[in-house]
Amino acid sequence: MGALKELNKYLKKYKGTMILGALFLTASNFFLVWIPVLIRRTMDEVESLEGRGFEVPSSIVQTLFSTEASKILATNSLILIGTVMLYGVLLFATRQTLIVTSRKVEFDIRNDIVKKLMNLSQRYFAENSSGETYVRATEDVGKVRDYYGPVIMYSINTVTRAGFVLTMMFFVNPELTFWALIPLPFISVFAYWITGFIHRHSTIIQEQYSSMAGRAKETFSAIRLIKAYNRIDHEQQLFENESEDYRKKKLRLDMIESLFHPALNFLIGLSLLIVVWKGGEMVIEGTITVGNIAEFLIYVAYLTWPVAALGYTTNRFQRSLASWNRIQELMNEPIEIKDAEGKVDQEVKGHLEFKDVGFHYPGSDEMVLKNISFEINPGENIAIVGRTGSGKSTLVQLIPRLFDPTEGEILLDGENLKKWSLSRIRDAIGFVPQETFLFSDTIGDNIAFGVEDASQGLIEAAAEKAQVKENILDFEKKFKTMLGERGITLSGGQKQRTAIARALIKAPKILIFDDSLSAVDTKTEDAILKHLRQELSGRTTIMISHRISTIKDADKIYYIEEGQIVETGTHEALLAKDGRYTAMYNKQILEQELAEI
Ligand SMILES: Nc1ncnc2c1ncn2[C@@H]1O[C@H](COP(=O)(O)OP(=O)(O)OP(=O)(O)O)[C@@H](O)[C@H]1O
Repeated sequence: MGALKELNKYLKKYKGTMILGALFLTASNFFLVWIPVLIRRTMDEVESLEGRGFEVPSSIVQTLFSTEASKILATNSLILIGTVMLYGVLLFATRQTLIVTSRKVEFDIRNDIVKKLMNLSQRYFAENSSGETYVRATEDVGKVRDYYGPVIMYSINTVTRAGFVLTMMFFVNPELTFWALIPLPFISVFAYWITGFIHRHSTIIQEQYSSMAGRAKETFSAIRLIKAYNRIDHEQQLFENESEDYRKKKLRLDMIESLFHPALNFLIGLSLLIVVWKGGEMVIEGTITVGNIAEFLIYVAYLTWPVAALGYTTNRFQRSLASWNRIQELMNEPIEIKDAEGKVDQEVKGHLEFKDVGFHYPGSDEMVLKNISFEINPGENIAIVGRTGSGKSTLVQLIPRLFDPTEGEILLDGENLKKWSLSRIRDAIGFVPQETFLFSDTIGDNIAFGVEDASQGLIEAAAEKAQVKENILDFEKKFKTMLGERGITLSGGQKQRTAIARALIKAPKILIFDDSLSAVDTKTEDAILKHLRQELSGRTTIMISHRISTIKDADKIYYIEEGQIVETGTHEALLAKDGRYTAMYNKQILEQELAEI
C-alpha cells in the first residue's frame, strides 16, 4: 500500500485531468447501457405491430416517419445514433485525458531517473551494469506507465460499467442476471492466468532478445578482429544458437497467445448460450419479452471485456509495482558526492593540496593510494610518473570528485574540496582522461562539449593549440565531419588531440592530462608540448605520463609506486638521486636507441 501511495504522488500534478477523465469514462458507460434498452424497445414495439399490415412507402422520405412502423424505426434509430456518437466522443475524451496523462507521468518519471543517474557516484555505475541501468530507464518506466494508463482506466471502466450494466440487468430480471453471470468469474481468472503466463514468457523472450542483440552488437564492433582471426564461421554459429533459442521461445508464446482469443470466445459463448436458453424459457413463460433477450445478450457482451480486464489489469498492476520497486531502489540510492550546505562558490585560483590522502575503491579493501601528500601552487606544472597500476589515474580522479578520498583530505585554495560547489570545481578543471571518449557527433561539437555556445573561432583556436586543426581541415566536411558509428573513425593520436582541444577550449584554471599523449609519436608530442607550454602558463597543470620525454620539463615530478609517492623532485634532481626515476629514464633511453638502430 505504501508503494501505491508513492505511485500516486506522481498523479498530484495531474489530479484535475484524471478526475475529468474518470468523469468522461463514467459518462460514456452511462450512455452505453442505453443502447440495449433502445434495441429492446425497438424490437418490442415492432413486434407489437405484427398482424396490423404495412403500407408500402413510395419514397425514402415517405419511408421515414410515414407509417407507424417506420416512425418507430426512424425515431429509435436516430436516438440510437445519437447515443452511440455521444459514447464515441466521450470515449475519445477519456483516452485523451487518462492515457495522455499516463504519458506525461512517464515523461516525468524518466526525467527524474536520468537526473538521479547523472548525479550518482561512480560506485553505482561500478556496481550496476549499464544494461541494468538502461532497463530501469526504459522498460521499467514503461511498465510503471501501465499503472497510470491502462490499469487506472480499465479499473474505472470495470467498476462503472459493471455498476450500470448490472443495475440494468437486475432491473430487467434478477434471475436471468444470476444465470448470465455464472461464467464471468471464469473469464476473469482465465485472463489473469493467461496474461501472467504471457508476461513471464515475454520477460524470458526479452532477455533472450537482449542477449542476441548484445552478441550481434559485439560481433559487428569486433568485425575486423573476427576476420583477421578467421572466426567468421565460429561467430556465425554462436549467433545462430542464440537466434534458434529465441525462435523456440517466441513460438511457444505465440501458441499461447493464439489460444487466448478462442478460449475467451468459448467462455463468452457459454454465457450467451445460457442467456438464450434460460431467457427463451422465460419468454415462453411470459416473464420477459424477446426484446429483453436481445438486451441481455448485449449486456453480457458489455460485461465480458471489463471482467476479462479485471484479470489482465491485476496482472499489469503487479508488474507495475515490481517495476516501481526497482525504480525506487535506484531513486533511494544515496547521492554520495554532492554540494555541501553553505558551499564555497568563488573564483578558483588553482592551489591544490593533498593531505595524507588514502583511497580504496568501493567494494575493495585494497588501498590504491596511501598517505599521499603534496602541494601545487597556482600556475605550477607538476607531473606524475610510475609503473602501470601504481595509482596515477586514481589520484587525479579525486580532483574533480569522481571519487572522494577514503582517508585524508584534498584542499582547493585552502578549502576542503567537499565544501566547494561541485559545478565550480568541475568548471575550473579541464580533464583529458586516459581513454578518449568521443560522441557520435561532429568534431566541432566534440571539441565544444564543455562550453555553452562556443564560437567557431574558439573551436578552431582550441584545435590549433592541440595540433589537430590541420588534420581536421583535411577532412571534406572539416569541423562538421561526423565521428563515431555513422561517421569516420579518427586515429588514436587524432582522438587524443581532439580530447586535448576539448579541455583547452574551457580555458580552465586546472588542467589534468592522464597519459594523453601516449598515442602520438615523439615528434608530434614535441610540437604539441611546445604549443601547450604557452597555453599552460598561469594554469595549474598535472600531467601523467609513461614517457619521461613528456614530463621532464615539469616544475616537480612525483614518482608513484604502489599508491605511494616514493621520489620527488625536478628531472635533474631525480636523475641525481639515481633511484627508480633514473632506472625508468635509462630504460626508455635504451629503448629509444634500440629503435633508432
Ligand atoms: N573501479 C575500480 N575498482 C577497483 N579497483 C580499481 C578500479 N579502477 C582501478 N582499480 C585498481 O586500482 C589500481 C590503480 O589503478 P590506476 O588506474 O589508478 O593505475 P595507473 O597508475 O593509472 O595505471 P596505468 O598507468 O596503467 O593507467 C590498479 O590496481 C587497478 O586495478
